[in-house]
Amino acid sequence: MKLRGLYAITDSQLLAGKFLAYVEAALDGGVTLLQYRDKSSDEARRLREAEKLRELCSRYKTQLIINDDAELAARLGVGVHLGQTDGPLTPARALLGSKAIIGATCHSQIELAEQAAREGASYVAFGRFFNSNTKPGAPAATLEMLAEARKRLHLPICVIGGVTLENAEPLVAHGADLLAVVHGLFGADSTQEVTRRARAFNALIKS
Ligand SMILES: Cc1ncc(COP(=O)(O)OP(=O)(O)O)c(N)n1
Ligand SMILES: Cc1ncsc1CCOP(=O)(O)O
Ligand SMILES: [Mg+2]
Repeated sequence: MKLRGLYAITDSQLLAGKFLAYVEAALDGGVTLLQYRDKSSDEARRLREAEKLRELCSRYKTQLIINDDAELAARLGVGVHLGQTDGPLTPARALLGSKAIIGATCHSQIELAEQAAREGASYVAFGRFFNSNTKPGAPAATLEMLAEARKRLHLPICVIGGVTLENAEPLVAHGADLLAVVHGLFGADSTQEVTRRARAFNALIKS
């Protein structure tokens, strides 16, 4: 499957009280990858929510990715996204198998992406490209770096950090395959607006 389109990422605070309704609204609009991102240490809740998302994703034929936690991903039989301090890629690939989607955070460093490719990543993620409410301290990346990465890498490229419908177009023009979005999607004030935004992101990247 070609990894291209909207990559929706959940946020436990932002989605409090409307978690499944907003996720389903996004899936309804079309989501290529859905990442379950919960930075709490409540393992029981993480398992419960991830299981619900797996069920929802299978209904919408969307691939579920677990942030940070290769063990939980293995338990559920889904993909994982690993940052530079979330454990090495090679054992994660061995654990999850050759078909699993495994993503790697590369900040703004093409060398990290080349290494991730050698270690079996399915896609590489660069960012943050804009100011991010969700992760304000994430290292900054530029469009020039993205264009260079596009020339040098053969894996799908994901972009993240403050991505919105208003600013996503240049990212696509400079080589992005996956638009990873938290606030720009789930910061909407209704489920209808989440679905509308998901459709609009897809129109941007798939046209
Ligand atoms: C698609 C995507 N890209 C980057 C990240 C950031 O991962 P990481 O640097 O490990 O930071 P946390 O998200 O774990 O706080 C991501 N989660 N997803
Ligand atoms: C997890 C992460 N890594 C870099 S920026 C970011 C947050 C993305 O969230 P938002 O789309 O709200 O900026
Ligand atoms: Mg992480």
